[in-house]
Amino acid sequence: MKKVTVIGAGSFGTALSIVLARAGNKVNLWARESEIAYGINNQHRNPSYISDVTLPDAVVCFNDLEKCVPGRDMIVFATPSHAMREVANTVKPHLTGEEIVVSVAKGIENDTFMTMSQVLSEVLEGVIIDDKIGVLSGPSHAEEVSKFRPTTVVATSFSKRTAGIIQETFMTPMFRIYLNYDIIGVEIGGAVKNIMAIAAGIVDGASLGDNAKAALITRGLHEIKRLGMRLGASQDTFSGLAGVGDLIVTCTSEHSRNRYVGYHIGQGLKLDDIVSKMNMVAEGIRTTRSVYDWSNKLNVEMPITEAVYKVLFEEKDPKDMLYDLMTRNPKEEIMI
Ligand SMILES: NC(=O)C1=CN([C@@H]2O[C@H](COP(=O)(O)OP(=O)(O)OC[C@H]3O[C@@H](n4cnc5c(N)ncnc54)[C@H](O)[C@@H]3O)[C@@H](O)[C@H]2O)C=CC1
Ligand SMILES: O=C(CO)COP(=O)(O)O
Repeated sequence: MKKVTVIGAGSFGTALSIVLARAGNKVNLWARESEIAYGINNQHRNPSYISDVTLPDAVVCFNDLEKCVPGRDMIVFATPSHAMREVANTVKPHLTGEEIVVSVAKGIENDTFMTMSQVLSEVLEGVIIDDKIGVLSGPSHAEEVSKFRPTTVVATSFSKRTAGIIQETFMTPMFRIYLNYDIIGVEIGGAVKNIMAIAAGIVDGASLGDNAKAALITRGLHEIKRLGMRLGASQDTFSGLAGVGDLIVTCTSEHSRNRYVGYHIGQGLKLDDIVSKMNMVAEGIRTTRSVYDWSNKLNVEMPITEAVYKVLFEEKDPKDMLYDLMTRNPKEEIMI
């Protein structure tokens, strides 16, 4: 049994708290919103996210970092990626250096092009060594995880020991964890699939058909792999849970926030109108900006990312998106 604090009581932080409690740990959950802490502690429900799920007594929610971070074995960051740097900075003074720190966020920071473990490493430097930082990622929608639907993910870290501790801390019969030591590959897979899910949503929303969707997922995987391998990732990671596994679930699931955004764009709605009606984060929007800029800087060809960027930020007509992709120069299929 470990003492674990989950930072961020959105959908996924809440779902993982339930898993961690089911795995026998003592769980603190930090919520930015005091009404979430009140709802979880008094009604065993999160009033704002996955509110149909009952939380176990073993999850205690706090609104104050000072009360829930000191003296823990593991700190799990489940905030959106754009908030990771700010939140990690506020958590840092409460850490001793003994804790294992885990990111479950899927995004690439704008401008710095850092993955979330890299942001944690930079912010927590001087307190937490890199070998104590890990990542949990894979096909795992909170709506299903919280209801004990069978889910498999990967735990990764530069340290095999740390990855192993994450595996044993989270593992339950309905939440199976494999080890993978390719941290950059796992994080690129988890972040960039969100861009492909927006594209898949556009295909569905604009009724472009199943052939187009299959092509999008397949060529999307190729694109993720191309960026990942340029950054030193292992090709095999993209055939795994953090690669094709997460790509499939996010491009096809009714639960996907990123696919939802794409779907409504495909139906002709404006990005700002879609986002203003959502209370959950669609990470792929910001990550499209990061990856578009990053791929241009690295000279890595990412045509689907470029097409999504133009639809999201340059008001390109989504119906033209597929036409543009279809009429690119003829190519060989396998070119990394
Ligand atoms: N929802 C899911 O099924 C899954 C989500 N993830 C990842 O987990 C991360 C969190 O996602 P969700 O839980 O879905 O988000 P969410 O949209 O359900 O909730 C986000 C939470 O973060 C808080 N938050 C937002 N901005 C903040 C800030 N500046 N400072 C502090 N807290 C802030 C919100 O108050 C809220 O409690 C994302 O990176 C997402 O990609 C990963 C796997 C599955
Ligand atoms: O990462 C996820 C599932 O593994 C969540 O995807 P969405 O943010 O699109 O819902």
